[in-house]
Amino acid sequence: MTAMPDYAIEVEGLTKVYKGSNGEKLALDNVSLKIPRGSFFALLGPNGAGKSTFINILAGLVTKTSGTAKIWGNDIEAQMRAARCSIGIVPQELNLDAFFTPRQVMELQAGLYGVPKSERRTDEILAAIGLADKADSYARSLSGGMRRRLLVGKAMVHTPPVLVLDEPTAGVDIELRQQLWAYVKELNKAGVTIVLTTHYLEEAEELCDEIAIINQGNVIAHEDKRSLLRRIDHKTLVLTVNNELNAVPEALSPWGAELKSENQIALHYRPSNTQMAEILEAIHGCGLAIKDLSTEEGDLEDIFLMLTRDNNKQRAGAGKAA
Ligand SMILES: Nc1ncnc2c1ncn2[C@@H]1O[C@H](COP(=O)(O)OP(=O)(O)OP(=O)(O)O)[C@@H](O)[C@H]1O
Repeated sequence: MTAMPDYAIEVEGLTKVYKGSNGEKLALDNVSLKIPRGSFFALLGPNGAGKSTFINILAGLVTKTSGTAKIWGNDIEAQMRAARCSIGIVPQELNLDAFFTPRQVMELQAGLYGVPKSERRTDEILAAIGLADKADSYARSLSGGMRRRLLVGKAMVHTPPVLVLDEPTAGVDIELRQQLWAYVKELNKAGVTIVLTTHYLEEAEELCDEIAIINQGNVIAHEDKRSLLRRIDHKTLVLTVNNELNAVPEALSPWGAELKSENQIALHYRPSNTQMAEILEAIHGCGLAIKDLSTEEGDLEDIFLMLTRDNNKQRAGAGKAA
């Protein structure tokens, strides 16, 4: 029996330059990333950051310019077959043939991967993704959410140890999202490494245990979710006052005060360097009578915005200095 690798995906110095008629575009800039076996991993980044390029290189759809990538210990070039068999990819686009039924889609894919008939799990997978009763309906009659789940099933026909989902819930309604996640969570519990890209940061916050943030082709953070969230140093204080306001008092501007309604103000502060007494004193000094107050914690979205904003500033600064 071969030993299991420590890392489901191991990428070293991965670089991709697209060459086109408009010149060159550096989409991945010397990216090194190790995704531990068994993890539920989120790869986050703003539009155009390089996430799809990264995934498409792993899928064999885009050719890397330089660097190395291994899937389940198999180099994507030197051990291409083994690498491909180790990964299932759920693409962004709902690219299903309208005249195939879910059963046919699964059987065809199993055939492509050379899964012997006796080892196929078509019915089991269709049941797990909630499509047992649609097994023989044309794909064109399936809803967007059902098609998305069928793509997840299709990616699992060869029982890969690594499953990559590229924006899997875009346009999927909440209930179906929950169903999809329930299945993906089960897979993860059973040992499948899950790599997820998503624009819904709360989804990454809820599901994933490790997070990497990519910006303009660079990995700018890679941490355990908890330690990443610990970096958040941002809170919002929402005040309801008895006064009627038509503008924010000047004395509250140090906390980026915003008027939410005629008797509600939001203040933003960094808990690490702010004394609540100082804020309350300023409020009192403006003659405001507090009726109610609440605080809101920062979340992954705040940290994501902070890190990508800082990184963009640094890059702009470095560009000017050069
Ligand atoms: N085939 C291509 N030719 C030229 N440039 C490309 C090509 N594909 C992607 N790019 C560029 O490479 C950069 C990274 O694109 P990529 O699609 O990997 O980003 P992404 O993070 O997946 O974005 P999104 O979240 O919008 O899908 C972008 O600037 C994009 O315009």
